[in-house]
Amino acid sequence: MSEFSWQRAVIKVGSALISPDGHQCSAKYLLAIARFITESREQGKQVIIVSSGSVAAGRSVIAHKTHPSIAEKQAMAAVGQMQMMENWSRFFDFPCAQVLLTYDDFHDRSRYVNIKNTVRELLNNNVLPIVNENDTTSVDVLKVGDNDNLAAYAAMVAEADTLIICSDIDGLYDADPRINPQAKLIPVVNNIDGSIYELAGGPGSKVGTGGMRTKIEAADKCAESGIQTLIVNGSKGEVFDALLDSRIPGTRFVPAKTPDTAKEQWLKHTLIATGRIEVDQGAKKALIQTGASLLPVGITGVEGDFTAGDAVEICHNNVPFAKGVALYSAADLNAIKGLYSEDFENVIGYSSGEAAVHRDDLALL
Ligand SMILES: Nc1ncnc2c1ncn2[C@@H]1O[C@H](COP(=O)(O)OP(=O)(O)O)[C@@H](O)[C@H]1O
Ligand SMILES: N[C@@H](CCC(=O)OP(=O)(O)O)C(=O)O
Repeated sequence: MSEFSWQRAVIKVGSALISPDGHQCSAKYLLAIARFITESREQGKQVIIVSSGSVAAGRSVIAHKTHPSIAEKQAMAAVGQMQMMENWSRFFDFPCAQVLLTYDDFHDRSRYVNIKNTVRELLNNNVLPIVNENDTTSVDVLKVGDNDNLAAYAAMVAEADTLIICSDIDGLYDADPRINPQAKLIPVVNNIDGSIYELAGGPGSKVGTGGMRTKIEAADKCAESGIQTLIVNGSKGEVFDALLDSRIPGTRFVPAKTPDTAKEQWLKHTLIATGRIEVDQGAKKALIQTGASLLPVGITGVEGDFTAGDAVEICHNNVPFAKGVALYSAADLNAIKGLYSEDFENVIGYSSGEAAVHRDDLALL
């Protein structure tokens, strides 16, 4: 078992632990997790919970056919969220705070900063934040969609050093152990590449959402941001004894040595690009080697229908190498590509400055 240390952790608890029978909230596995959280806090550590289970917890209250509709699931989440919060709070004699977030909250820079400030204030006041996706308002494209990735965003926004994903399996195996009983546990992952993603299968229970793939995605985001991720089996009490003893009874994903800044994390992981800008070799070199802003003179093509303020991928030979916030719309960039700033007024009737994407709003991939 490898050793680890941490100071501020996001602990993600999956639906399989909140609602093991799949249709109501259970306390069965929460006692050991709650004890771990309480003892960690007594050691001066800070914890944020990301808890799934609202849909499963509310399932028995909302009438539905075998496959509930989106509205039925949202109604289940609205009911189940109350039960899930109640279930957690009875284990703690300090206050808990409900934090319901959507993808849009992470995507919008000012909302992102507001989440950061709120979480900091809650932690400063010894309150335990309990985060879930706001399932009632978020559907499909507006959703993070799974709580593993939500937990990674939460870890970034909270500036945590550790993400602990508690699932119903001991960690990452070299194959889905429910399908292949010979599968072996992988204790440490130093580098998350395609071969690691290939190991991942889907969810193991009726209530799980993303399976191992979304856990690897979460670990990948966190690693780039300098955050270590552990996947452990939250249904085994002894796992938490080991964690309290600084041992890892599961899989540890080692974080990058030169992590991204907070702004780079936000640009890379939470913004969805709505367009693509193709640039020439000189512009690519300037962005990568000298840390320059992207100027329209180096742009050779524009794809998509974005407006100023939208995120775009910056590509050379169609391969994305950076992401940033465009200062001009797609139509205007198309008109001024290949030109210097003195020509912008003549061509589009205004100028928002010489850069198409400013260095401060650009991250290399
Ligand atoms: N390579 C793998 N290693 C471990 N578990 C895997 C793997 N591939 C798929 N799984 C499945 O992922 C499941 C955990 O994901 P999921 O059901 O979404 O749980 P949670 O509700 O905790 O998010 C496990 O029960 C297991 O069946
Ligand atoms: N927001 C949903 C979370 C769904 C989800 O990601 O579940 P899981 O794969 O168990 O973490 C809920 O509370 O039911």
